[in-house]
Amino acid sequence: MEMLINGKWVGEDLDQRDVVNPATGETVDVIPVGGKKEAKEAVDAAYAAFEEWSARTAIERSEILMRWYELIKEHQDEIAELMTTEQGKPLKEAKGEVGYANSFIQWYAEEGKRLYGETIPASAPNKRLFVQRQPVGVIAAVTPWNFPAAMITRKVAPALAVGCTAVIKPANQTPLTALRLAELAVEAGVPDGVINVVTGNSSEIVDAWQEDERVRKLTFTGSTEVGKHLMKGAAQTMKKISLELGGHAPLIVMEDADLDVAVTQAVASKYRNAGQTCVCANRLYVAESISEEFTERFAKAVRELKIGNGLEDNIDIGPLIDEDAAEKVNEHIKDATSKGGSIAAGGQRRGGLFFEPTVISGVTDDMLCMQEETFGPLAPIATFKTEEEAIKRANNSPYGLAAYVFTRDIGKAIRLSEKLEFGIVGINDGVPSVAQAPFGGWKESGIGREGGHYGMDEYVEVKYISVAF
Ligand SMILES: NC(=O)C1=CN([C@@H]2O[C@H](COP(=O)(O)OP(=O)(O)OC[C@H]3O[C@@H](n4cnc5c(N)ncnc54)[C@H](OP(=O)(O)O)[C@@H]3O)[C@@H](O)[C@H]2O)C=CC1
Ligand SMILES: O=C(O)CCCC(=O)O
Repeated sequence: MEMLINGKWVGEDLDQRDVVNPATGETVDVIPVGGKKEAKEAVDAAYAAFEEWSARTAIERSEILMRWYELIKEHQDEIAELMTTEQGKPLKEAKGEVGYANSFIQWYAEEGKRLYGETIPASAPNKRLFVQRQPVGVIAAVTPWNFPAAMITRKVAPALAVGCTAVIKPANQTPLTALRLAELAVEAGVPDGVINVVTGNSSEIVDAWQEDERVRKLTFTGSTEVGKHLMKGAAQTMKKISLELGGHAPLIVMEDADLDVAVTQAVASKYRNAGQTCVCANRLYVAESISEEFTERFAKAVRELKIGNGLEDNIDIGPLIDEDAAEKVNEHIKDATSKGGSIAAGGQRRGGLFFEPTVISGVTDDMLCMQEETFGPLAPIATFKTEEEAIKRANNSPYGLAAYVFTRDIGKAIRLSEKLEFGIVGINDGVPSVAQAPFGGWKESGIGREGGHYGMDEYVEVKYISVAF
């Protein structure tokens, strides 16, 4: 597929790069390897389109976004299949992601109409003070491979709704879903230059955007390492930034938890997208008195998960994205078992990039899997004795994206949710993400929020106007 710059599909004449199906190793398609030149052309187009797009009424922009939403809904199955083919996640999850991605477009098509300002009482009788919220201008979105649709729409829908224009660099491993969404945006009537998608050499493309003062906002989802690098780069032209980075989510099961709920939700949280989600439960802390029963029931549920090519029926666990990802899971398992952890389910790599969903019990905090994100289908289970201990160990991490607590005691639920140093806390809920709520991390998990009215603030500048008469 070609890339989209200023409403035109371009790049056929450039070097091409394979997009590979991680389930089969087969090439699905090729994409152009764009660089500095294409990055600049995309900004030229987005900058030129900004004046007209931002001058439209919010209702006009909303109508176009709603047409985009309808088209994605119509093509949901086809987009999901494309996503599974390039990313590997089971088709049912891919369909779920297309619906989730589309919910951001629908929600921001509405919310864009409510970009309210403010009047402030003045200090003099002949003055009036107003506050307006205006679009920042051109925004650059850099997105990862794990959610090829939702990470685009969660950024681009609020940006477009308030009048910004966008240049997007999707992950090279999963660009086809992004390009298909852009194609439907054009069909929906998004004007030339308002959405541009550039594929190719990531650092060259993004460096060009970083140096370009016309790009006023950088929004990124991906690793903390790249996020830190981009934060430094954005300082060159003092761009606004949002960073959605790594997580290392603790999932705490208290003694009084409803174990049916805890097991089902822990499986949903941990094994979604084969564990390749930044809000996936990454370390389980279970009250000592119930740990045996929980581990037995959890491991039984995990053994029932079906591994395979996501396009086949009833698959729960698809392949990992690449060799490095599979190797990291292997390394974490080896490290945990060498330090005394016991495998309660799975533990083996199958052929290709498939890895058995794995549970390890008897885990201690010195193991690698308790210190860094596995980003794969491994659930390490540690035990704790007191509530204070669970909170302390959960907070003992540079990451602060999501945390989960299972308890039937409302007092404990409130205490824990207030003491956990995380941007998202799921109480008896392993899958809390929705379009209308703020998603984002504390500490090294990032800066800024996506989703809800918070997500819209990331794309506006506040202007204070003082009128004397
Ligand atoms: N928070 C999250 O949701 C995610 C977290 N991760 C974490 O990161 C680990 C590594 O995954 P990975 O895919 O390598 O994540 P990266 O952070 O490397 O990639 C995310 C995006 O950033 C781009 N990118 C990479 N390097 C640069 C650079 N120097 N300048 C500009 N853009 C860049 C990538 O482009 P391209 O791929 O085209 O090179 C991709 O579009 C995972 O194992 C996981 O721990 C990964 C993905 C999502
Ligand atoms: O950053 C991620 O890993 C994708 C977001 C998943 C979600 O929205 O729940």
